[in-house]
Amino acid sequence: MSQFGDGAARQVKAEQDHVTTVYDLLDERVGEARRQLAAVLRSPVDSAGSGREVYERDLAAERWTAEVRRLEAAETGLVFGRIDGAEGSSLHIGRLGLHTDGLDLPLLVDWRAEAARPFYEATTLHPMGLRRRRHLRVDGRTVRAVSDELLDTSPATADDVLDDNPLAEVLQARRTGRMGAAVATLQTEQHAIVRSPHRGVTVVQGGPGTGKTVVALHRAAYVLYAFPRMAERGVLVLGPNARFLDYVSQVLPSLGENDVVLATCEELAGTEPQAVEHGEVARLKGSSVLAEALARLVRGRQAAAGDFTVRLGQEWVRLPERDVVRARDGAVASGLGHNRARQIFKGLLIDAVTDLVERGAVEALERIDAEVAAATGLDLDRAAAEDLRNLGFDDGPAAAPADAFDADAVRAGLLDDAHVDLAVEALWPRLAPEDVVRALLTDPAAPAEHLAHLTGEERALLLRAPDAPWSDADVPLLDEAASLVEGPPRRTYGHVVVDEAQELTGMQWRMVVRRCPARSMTLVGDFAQAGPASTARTWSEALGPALGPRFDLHTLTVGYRTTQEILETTGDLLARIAPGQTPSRSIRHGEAPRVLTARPDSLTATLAEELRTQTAEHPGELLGVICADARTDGLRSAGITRWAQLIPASQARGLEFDGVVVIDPDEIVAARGSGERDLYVSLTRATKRLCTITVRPG
Ligand SMILES: Nc1ncnc2c1ncn2[C@@H]1O[C@H](COP(=O)(O)OP(=O)(O)OP(=O)(O)O)[C@@H](O)[C@H]1O
Repeated sequence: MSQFGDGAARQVKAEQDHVTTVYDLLDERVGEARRQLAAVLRSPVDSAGSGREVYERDLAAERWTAEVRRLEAAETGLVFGRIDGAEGSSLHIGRLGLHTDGLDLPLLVDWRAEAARPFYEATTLHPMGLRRRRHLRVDGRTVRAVSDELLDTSPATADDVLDDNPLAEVLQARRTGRMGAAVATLQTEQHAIVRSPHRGVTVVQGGPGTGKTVVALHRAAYVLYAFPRMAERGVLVLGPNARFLDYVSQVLPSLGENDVVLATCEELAGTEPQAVEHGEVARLKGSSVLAEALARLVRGRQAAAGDFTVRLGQEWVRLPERDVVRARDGAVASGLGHNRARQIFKGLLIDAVTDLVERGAVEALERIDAEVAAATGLDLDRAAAEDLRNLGFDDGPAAAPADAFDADAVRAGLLDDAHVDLAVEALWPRLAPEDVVRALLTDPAAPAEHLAHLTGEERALLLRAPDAPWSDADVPLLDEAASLVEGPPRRTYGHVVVDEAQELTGMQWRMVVRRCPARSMTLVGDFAQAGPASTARTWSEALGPALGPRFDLHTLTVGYRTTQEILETTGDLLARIAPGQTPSRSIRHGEAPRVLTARPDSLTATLAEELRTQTAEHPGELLGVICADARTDGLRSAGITRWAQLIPASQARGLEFDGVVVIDPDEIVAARGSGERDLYVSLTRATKRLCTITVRPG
């Protein structure tokens, strides 16, 4: 409660008046956008109208639809803050900017605008000209409360409501299973990254719950607002799996950004894997040395040897290897994907054949002329010209016979000739990405040739049966092969955000870079949470091969999810899996984590009892049970999902719950190469309560 009780009520009332005015303006803008949309949709496009007219109308309709969606998305939490300058000015901060012609100052300032910066960055040490920062708690369109922070040294007045910290309130709220926007409470260290002017690669690291995902998503929204050229080319958010993407899917739309593409690496490649690769195989397939092997393999299919022989009419024409090599080098120099470069190769070969034939024709005619002249003393060319003159053609079609050779016709004929294509195929076969990957991984000779620096054992691990289904670790190989064969991906982005970036393998980084030619990226992650396929332990190691050595590194240090009590119990584990990493400190406190023990045959009953108790004591809270992947089916059939979400440890990254029960830590540790890190992830998902059930025989 404020020390000025009535003052608080007065302030709430005053804010309500402003908020109502802002919503009225929003309604007006939505109404106007809807009217524009309806008018565009109604506008007659002449049936004889040009395609361009239709195109422009569709474009306008798309624009107005997006505007309606943007404005409507701002409905919830439209106004959340206000800043008051020491000189008496005041600005309200919200999800978007709203201006009226009649007023000099905006009614509402977009949180991303420069004018909103002090709302996030001003401190008592650096008040940035502010006297006061105010947070508004608004339910629907009703202002419930306000709370102020005084930033300069002026004394509090009856108009200042010095109340609870708004962040504490947000954090205490129950989890919903979906991440929400944190735009009203972005903290200074987070905000600085979100608003960074850096357009290259920004890396954000930090322990579990330090707000890396929050930063990544708000950064995407900021880029769309502040860097229009990047925004035009699109923003991509990459996440580790569909469950995670679903968890964060509401954040950007709630910030009015609907055009961001959310995807996993598999979705990006357009290949759905049918199997999951484990251990050493996953690690080997993730290494970017496989990219070189694939490139060498494709290169080996590009006229590696031999001459070129084609049948032309009744004759065989043979191009010597020297000409083939020249055509190959020309095609390779085009820098196109293998299949398109094949067209260049074919064209150059055909040019060479045409030249050869033309030279042959000229030589043959000259030889005949010479022979006839020698035998008869007659100059055939001159005789032909005389004949023509006698017929009344002065200088008409008296072309020399060599000029009669129609090179274009010969070239066109060769291009269409199936035999020619077959001969080209033998030297430079068309390839499908799948064939390239299969060629590398199914023929024992291929790894030996292209991955000579691997040990025999490693090469043996890579071998697969020709009809084996594609695995998750094969997807980046297929994508790499597609880029070699078909050229770079058609869809690229102006900015890419990668969450759980520690998970990406060298091959996956290459996929990402291919889709972001400008190399403008925000990457967030934590190596202490790395899964089994990532081998790097530093950002330079992880990013160096695909992105080079330059990136902007930030570290978040304050935990907003996990309580300090939980973080302390994971301290030893963290020291083992990430020696040297400074544990983050949490602003949350709660009950000490509990450990229960169960026998294998009593585990389900113990877990059910725990969940029943938690549900009764904390109704409406979101509970998660995290277990080794292999145990998920058993617990699901035991009906655990009645009380809690059941999460395989391999998919727990990034998620959060009010209460978490971790089943059999030893089993989680033993399940995968990254077992201890999986356990660390599992233990750091709760905002309030953590219970661990260890399983002991007998
Ligand atoms: N500034 C903030 N305001 C409100 N909530 C916040 C803020 N920063 C973080 N949070 C909340 O803290 C929790 C953890 O944030 P987030 O998931 O972004 O952390 P993370 O660093 O990505 O965690 P992990 O490493 O486990 O994936 C979320 O509930 C998030 O909404």
